[in-house]
Amino acid sequence: MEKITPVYILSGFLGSGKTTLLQRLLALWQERGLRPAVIMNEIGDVNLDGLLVSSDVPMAEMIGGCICCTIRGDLSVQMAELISKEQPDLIVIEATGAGNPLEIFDAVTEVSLYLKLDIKPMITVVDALHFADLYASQKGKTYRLMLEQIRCGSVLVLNKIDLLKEGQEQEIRGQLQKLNPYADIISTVKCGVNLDKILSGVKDSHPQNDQPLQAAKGCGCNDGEGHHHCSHHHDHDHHNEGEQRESGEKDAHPHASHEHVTVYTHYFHGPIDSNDFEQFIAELPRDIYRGKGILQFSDTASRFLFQYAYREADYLKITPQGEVPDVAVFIGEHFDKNLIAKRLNDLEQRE
Ligand SMILES: Nc1nc2c(ncn2[C@@H]2O[C@H](COP(=O)(O)OP(=O)(O)OP(=O)(O)O)[C@@H](O)[C@H]2O)c(=O)[nH]1
Repeated sequence: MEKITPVYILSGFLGSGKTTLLQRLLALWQERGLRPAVIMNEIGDVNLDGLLVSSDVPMAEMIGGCICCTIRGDLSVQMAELISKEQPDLIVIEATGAGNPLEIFDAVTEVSLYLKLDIKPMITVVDALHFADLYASQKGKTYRLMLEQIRCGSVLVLNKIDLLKEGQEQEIRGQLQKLNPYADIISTVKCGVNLDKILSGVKDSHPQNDQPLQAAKGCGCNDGEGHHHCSHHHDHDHHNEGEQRESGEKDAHPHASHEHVTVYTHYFHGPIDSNDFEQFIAELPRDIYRGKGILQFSDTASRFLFQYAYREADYLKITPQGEVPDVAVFIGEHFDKNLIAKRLNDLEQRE
């Protein structure tokens, strides 16, 4: 009988800790003798998170768009290829932080019409500090997207609690529980938790595992079975009315596009000074949520993977396999790309 492949979907806002969780889950599955495979979706033009995944894990990279809208049509091709070539025991999809979770469910359920998949309920990683700030203001597209991700999660990994003030964690847990009373909430630092706690929260979505899922109508919400408790609220100015699915199929339910999300990719011509770069990062406009890149500094010997997520920067020495350019990607809402380009060009010229 054709094998049924379990599919785990990791959702969560930009920089919340999805790749950190992915690395831990992969290590656990491998330790248990399983062969996981990964589909990594990046809204930017380069996949730097892929460098953090061990080279013995089969991986399909879907870059330059989101599987919930612009490159949705490629998902079935990538999944079919992974399954036939690699025969993994399970697949994990790391969604882009800008992805609308309902649409991601919908995209994956659509694939399950062609392939035998057991789609597990969603794991949503929540950046504790970012959530606390957005919850206080309760407005903006980012807040609404984060709410959707929270409502669609069967397990909420409340990550980065090390950045909270005393007492704040309990308050946030209460807010999350109100927003999604069905989910298990697990507080973590760097997603460091007994992973079985997370996986046991991802209860089986389908009692009859030998049946492929039927694609949900309209959105990926599967409320009929009581498993995916996403809200049906849709942010209509976030939708591009009349937009066509990549598969070419005209859809009564228009799909989300991320036109409010701006991505800027900068390729460096040479090394830059590390202090100047840190200064540049410290002065990044607030509407940039996420930055990552590979850099060669003029005052250090090795190359660094830099990560910037919600006002926190991180640098990790790295020796990438194969040819990887010096590059930085910035993701945010309507920020001035020219300004970022100019500042980075100025840094390069100083060298
Ligand atoms: N302080 C703190 N930093 C964390 C924690 N977890 C992850 N980080 C850092 O946050 C940054 C982003 O983490 P990732 O795991 O790459 O986040 P992501 O959700 O995969 O990011 P995107 O794929 O770009 O959306 C990295 O620099 C991590 O080291 C945490 O619990 N506390």
